[in-house]
Amino acid sequence: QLKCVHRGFSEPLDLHLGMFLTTLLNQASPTQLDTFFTPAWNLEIVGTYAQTELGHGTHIRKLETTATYDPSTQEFVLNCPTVSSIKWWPGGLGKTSNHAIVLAQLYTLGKCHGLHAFIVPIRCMKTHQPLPGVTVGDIGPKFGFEEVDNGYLKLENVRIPRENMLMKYAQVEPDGSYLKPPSDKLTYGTMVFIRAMIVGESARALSKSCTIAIRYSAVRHQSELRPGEPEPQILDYQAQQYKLFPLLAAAYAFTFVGQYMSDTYHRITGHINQGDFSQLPELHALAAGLKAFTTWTANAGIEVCRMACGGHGYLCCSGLPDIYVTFTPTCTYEGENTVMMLQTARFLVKCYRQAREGQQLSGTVSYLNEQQRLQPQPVSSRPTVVNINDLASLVEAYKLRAAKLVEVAAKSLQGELQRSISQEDAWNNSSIELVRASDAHCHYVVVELFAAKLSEISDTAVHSVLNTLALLYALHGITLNSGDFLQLSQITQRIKALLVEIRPNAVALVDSFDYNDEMLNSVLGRYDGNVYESMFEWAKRSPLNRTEVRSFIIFNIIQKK
Ligand SMILES: CCCCCCC/C=C/C(=O)SCCNC(=O)CCNC(=O)[C@H](O)C(C)(C)COP(=O)(O)OP(=O)(O)OC[C@H]1O[C@@H](n2cnc3c(N)ncnc32)[C@H](O)[C@@H]1OP(=O)(O)O
Ligand SMILES: Cc1cc2nc3c(=O)[nH]c(=O)nc-3n(C[C@H](O)[C@H](O)[C@H](O)COP(=O)(O)OP(=O)(O)OC[C@H]3O[C@@H](n4cnc5c(N)ncnc54)[C@H](O)[C@@H]3O)c2cc1C
Repeated sequence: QLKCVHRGFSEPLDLHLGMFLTTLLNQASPTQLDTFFTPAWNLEIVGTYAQTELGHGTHIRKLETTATYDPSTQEFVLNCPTVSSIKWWPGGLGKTSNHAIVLAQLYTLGKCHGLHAFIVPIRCMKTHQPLPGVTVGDIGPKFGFEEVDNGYLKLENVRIPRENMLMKYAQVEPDGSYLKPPSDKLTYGTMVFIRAMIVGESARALSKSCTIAIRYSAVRHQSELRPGEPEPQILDYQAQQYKLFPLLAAAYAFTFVGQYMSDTYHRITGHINQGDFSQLPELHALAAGLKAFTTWTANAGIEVCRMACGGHGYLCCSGLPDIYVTFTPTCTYEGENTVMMLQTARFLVKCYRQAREGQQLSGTVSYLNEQQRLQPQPVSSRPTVVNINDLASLVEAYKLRAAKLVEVAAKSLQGELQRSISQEDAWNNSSIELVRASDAHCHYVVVELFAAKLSEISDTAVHSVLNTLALLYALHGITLNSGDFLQLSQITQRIKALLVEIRPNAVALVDSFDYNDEMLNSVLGRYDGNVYESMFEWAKRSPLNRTEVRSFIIFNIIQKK
């Protein structure tokens, strides 16, 4: 309905507007939606939109911003109490938006009810200046993503009406009484949606990079394959094929996974909207794991494609540097990848224990039942034998590997707990196995979905070509993880012991490189560790904050009346 046209930005900020609207649809009550989307609510507001997910970083459950309900005025009072509670990163916040959907700890009648979402006006609709109590600006130059004005936001006693709390699931009554949501995980809903979307982004970024690199490799002639013959296309070199073709196979695989993830998201959220939350844990685990798995692979793959183009890959006009700097933050935002893999592991360990107790599992983890039934001896002791020409056999091998690594992770946890240390320390001491188990689970899901897609293809020629890609993807994955198809536990235990040994000396080891702050030029790597304050001062010096950036935001309100 609205088009934001920003002078000076290379791409419309619809992506963030989309997230804003998705969060509204996810978290606002039906009556609130009616309010928000009527002229009375001044549709232009949405035109300047806001950024969603104003968490700050990973540990959103403990974010410090508070929203305290004042029953005498029926308002919430929002505060960022410390320098580390300043909201950092939300896209569109630095210069553009007039409103933000802010996640804050809800306090009412003296009790904290955890994270809830609030719509907060941050800039005046007429002057576009920050409103009283609001300190907002751009966080400064970044590695890429320059078309987005990621910003910082500090709120000091900012008052908003009670109706600005998004109340689809939880409510605060005018007298301050709190009505709790059917599930406290629903606040996290939008993140699942974007993570599911990012899986498709991985496919797009990787397929674009493969297109550039493979086409160029057919044009580029270089060196001499046989003495006296003309220079061959570099695509004829086996080494070049080994770089690019597995990535081409992965691009196809992720395209199918992206479609599956989108369909699964919409199917399960349909159930959730009917009040059935039973599949939310699997949806979260799948979106978190596949987002991490596909972005890590695609991120590395884009760089392989760039380097496969030689010097010209380093030119901006190759398109590859821009694809890389725009794509690489997907490994961090919407849930840092390692943290996401640990979330998936949390779900897998829970399912493993249920399978051990004889519970019937469904969905992508049903193999854990299968492996329990197959043979009584530990999964991890079974050899993995594959028929290298049969995709079904390779799917079985990936399934067995995933079952093995989930069992290894669960047993590592169990072993730690038997040393009577806390659940949290046991979890931390098993993180390597937990991440590896999630990676193996996601890898199995990708191979399985590739095979499932093939079974839908009736055209023999298309089936034959895609089958070749599927075999290459699966076999290449085995070579990259051959250790997982062999016993590696002793090596892992030794690595973990080494990590513990290095930990107390890690900072001293980097200090001994003896770089001074000027040479490092990094607020994160400062010798004095004074990160947050210096990052805030650095951001305030950003060019976007220095002068009145005369970016005229021209709104085409398609519906003026
Ligand atoms: C292509 C589009 C690009 C657009 C541009 C992108 C711009 C970027 C935007 C952003 O980056 S927005 C900010 C994103 N921030 C995050 O993703 C924060 C990441 N952190 C978290 O999600 C959480 O802190 C955590 C890591 C999940 C941990 O949360 P918490 O401490 O509450 O969890 P646990 O104690 O581990 O588990 C609690 C319980 O809740 C379940 N759960 C957690 N998250 C979800 C979820 N999203 N959906 C459903 N359920 C969730 C979790 O499984 C646990 O369940 P049980 O095991 O206890 O049953
Ligand atoms: C380009 C870009 C755009 C962004 N846009 C937005 C936005 O629009 N809105 C928004 O709210 N945010 C946004 N963000 C912020 C983003 O959501 C966070 O950076 C991301 O969630 C990671 O959190 P963090 O920065 O706190 O990293 P940290 O969690 O501090 O990660 C640092 C390291 O600590 C490790 N670590 C952290 N916790 C654990 C754990 N429990 N176990 C093991 N290791 C752990 C991580 O694996 C990582 O290696 C954006 C970030 C970027 C880069």
